[in-house]
Amino acid sequence: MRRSAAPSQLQGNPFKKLKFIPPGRSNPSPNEENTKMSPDVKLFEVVASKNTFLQLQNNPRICSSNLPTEGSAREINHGHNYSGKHCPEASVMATLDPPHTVHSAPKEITVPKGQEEEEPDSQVKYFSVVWCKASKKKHKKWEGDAVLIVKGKSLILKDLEGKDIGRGIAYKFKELENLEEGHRVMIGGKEVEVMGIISPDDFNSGRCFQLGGGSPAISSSSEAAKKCFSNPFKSVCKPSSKENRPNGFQDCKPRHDPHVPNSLVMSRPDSNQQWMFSKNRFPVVDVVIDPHLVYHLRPHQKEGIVFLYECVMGMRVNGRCGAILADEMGLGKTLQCISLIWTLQCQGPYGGKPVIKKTLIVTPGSLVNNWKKEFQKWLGSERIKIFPVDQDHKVEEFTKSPFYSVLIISYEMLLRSLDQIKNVKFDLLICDEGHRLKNSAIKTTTALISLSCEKRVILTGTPVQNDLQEFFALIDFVNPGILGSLSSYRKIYEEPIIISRQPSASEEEKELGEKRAAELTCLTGLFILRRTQEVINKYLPPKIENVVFCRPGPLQVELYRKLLNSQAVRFCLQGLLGSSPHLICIGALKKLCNHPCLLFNSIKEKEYSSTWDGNEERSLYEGLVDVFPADYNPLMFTEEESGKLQVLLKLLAVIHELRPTENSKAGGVGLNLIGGSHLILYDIDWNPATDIQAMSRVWRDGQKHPVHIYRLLTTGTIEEKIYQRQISKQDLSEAVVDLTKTSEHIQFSVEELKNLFTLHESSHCVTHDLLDCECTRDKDGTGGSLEKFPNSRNCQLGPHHQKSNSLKPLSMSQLKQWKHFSGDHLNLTDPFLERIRENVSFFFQNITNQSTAI
Ligand SMILES: Nc1ncnc2c1ncn2[C@@H]1O[C@H](COP(=O)(O)OP(=O)(O)OP(=O)(O)O)[C@@H](O)[C@H]1O
Ligand SMILES: [Mg+2]
Repeated sequence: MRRSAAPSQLQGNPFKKLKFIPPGRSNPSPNEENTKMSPDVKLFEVVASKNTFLQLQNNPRICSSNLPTEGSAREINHGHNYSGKHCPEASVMATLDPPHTVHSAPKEITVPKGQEEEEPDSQVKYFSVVWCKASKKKHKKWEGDAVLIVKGKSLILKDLEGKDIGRGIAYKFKELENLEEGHRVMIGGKEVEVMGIISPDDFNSGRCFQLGGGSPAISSSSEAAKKCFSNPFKSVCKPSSKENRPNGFQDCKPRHDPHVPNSLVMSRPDSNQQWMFSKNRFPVVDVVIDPHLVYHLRPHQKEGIVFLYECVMGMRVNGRCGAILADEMGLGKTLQCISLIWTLQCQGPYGGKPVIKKTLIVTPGSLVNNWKKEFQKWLGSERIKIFPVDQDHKVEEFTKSPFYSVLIISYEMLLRSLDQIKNVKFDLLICDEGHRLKNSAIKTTTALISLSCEKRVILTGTPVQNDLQEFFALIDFVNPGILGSLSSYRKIYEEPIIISRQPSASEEEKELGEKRAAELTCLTGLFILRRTQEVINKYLPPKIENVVFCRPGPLQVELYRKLLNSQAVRFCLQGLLGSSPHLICIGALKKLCNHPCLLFNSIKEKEYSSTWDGNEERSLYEGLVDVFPADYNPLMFTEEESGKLQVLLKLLAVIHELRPTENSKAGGVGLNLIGGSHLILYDIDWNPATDIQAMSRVWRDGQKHPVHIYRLLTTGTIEEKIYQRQISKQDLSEAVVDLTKTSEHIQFSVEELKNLFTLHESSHCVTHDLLDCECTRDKDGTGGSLEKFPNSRNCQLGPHHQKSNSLKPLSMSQLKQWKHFSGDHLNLTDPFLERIRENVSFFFQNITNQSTAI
């Protein structure tokens, strides 16, 4: 009896394809017949005739071809005249190679304890092995596959999930040095038999594990699938020539002519895919995107449609039909999906038969209507019958009617109507803003999985690789099991990658982590596509970004000073308080910057609250109420009390006056607010991604007007510090842009807190002071301040028409390139800035796409 491998473990695994033959077996098996054959060529033929070889040969591990150490791996793996690390015939041959696996009695290595032996500076070796509990039985009952690591005189045994299951030291170095196939060794109460050598490359990349734990069976012949995703559009098949078409083709013509110029024709399935997916052997028909849509598509969208098509048709990863389209915000993921749905619903490569009947689109509630509008915008209301679920349109109506083919529903409503939805067979599932599925345990994810729809597409504008566990959940959702179990994923990828990124990581750990990360990217890159804003910039109108430093009002300054002098802040700087008092202090300062009335409300709330338990908050607010006028009414607040509010009101007035038809609104994830062209960012967030989210609501495809963006900051206050933190972190690294990161996730040193809790009353702009800009230096270069120069000086360090390359947060060095000037500058050409200058101490301005014709 031996453990039989789970089917997932067998897939695409050259090691697992080795026929497992228990050593020392007495009864001859059919395999043994094979093993007796000689020469090797015959073995080869036997296997090939069973089609195994062909199948395997066509299943090279796509990414391995990109790895630099391929050559060396070949040598290590196949010392027996075979070449090709993943060369399947080599694997098969090795399996059937009689001397080692069947006929030769395995050599037993005795393990001497404590024997002193000179250990040379040996390299590490890796073996694929089988193991069982140590016993004297002649016929072993092998319990599992494992990986054996031999380092000098010590051994480590890892199961295929990457877990240590045995360790041993002080072996005879000589014996270990000569370890080879068929040898046995004892380790921690386990008996182990060597099945083959694993190359360092296969170990470092983690392939030796995940091959056993559910590696993707890579599509057999799709060229696109043989490399990491680069440009799927390049792989678009040329329409087949008329001569090549099979007989009877006349009966199933392509829906649109593939031969007309600019036609967008999908890849044809290869013979393997036809064999797998077309049971009835229909002739292959070109799938051609509706020219009506192609006319509007941007080049990146054409590529995206080809990518999605190949993924959901199982052409990129054999037998897997999932995809993640992670294009940056505003790149038209909706249109790409609509094109896919419309195509698959009317066409298919096998005899032209449509691939799908019903599609389920799950989206945040606020976007249900957006999807409806986009369908109408691109396909009109006649071509496709969509059913958006809202108050007046219940799911029941959809389930009872054969009329509709697309159900658009919010995540919340999906959970409520799951039982009804389960009664419908959906052929395609699209999850918009799908990063919310990053937790596999949440109800939404389990509900969607329960629908058992194979073709799954996640749409998201946020990068998906930031958190390795969330990444796993998303990958496992679209292509279940492709990375093995969560526990094996953690051992094989997450742990080594995280360890390698720690400052204390050794060179070895770094290398291992990098290799594992590269392998992971490679495996998943086949079905993840992300393009950045750059691809769309040229179609967008000018964007005028302004950072506006607003002078605080006198009441704000007085309250600010008082807050900084509070016991809470002082204790905070001495690190004397528990919990997170700095967060309370930061919150209070932020409120004050927005408007003193907000702080007043908080003070009063605490005062009247029966649970006056927050000591820190009490000490922070002590005496503050006395600074407000005795009759202060927070409902009757005035704009004079807040520098930013004054600027906001003036801005709204001038926008209304000069551009009465451009209405500014609030925005959220996935929304298109191209009706608005002025965006005012009033409240600063620690996370630059929040600003970018808002910005990309208005500056996106379809926008007809120049877009004006105003980031309002109160001069010299914590708002400037938060802004600086946003941009200075960018210089250090491409900091994680993740909407879930808030100030609670940020660690502050005492030095940083000191800086945060300082008010710079005399500066026009602390951010500018930090830039070490020429205009703050005197002629001798000995340093000076802006005040030494006439206020009208227009300082410009670099070209101000910077091309912003992507939706990445601004960096300090980029800001330095922006045009900047003090509020007292005389010749402000911008009519909007002109109107607010009185309350502004400093401006930064940058114009993108100034020359775009709109
Ligand atoms: N080819 C195109 N021509 C003109 N407008 C387009 C084109 N493609 C998309 N758009 C428009 O661009 C806007 C943004 O598209 P969409 O909402 O699909 O972006 P998205 O990629 O889903 O972004 P987000 O991540 O923010 O949801 C929409 O108003 C859409 O109609
Ligand atoms: Mg969207």
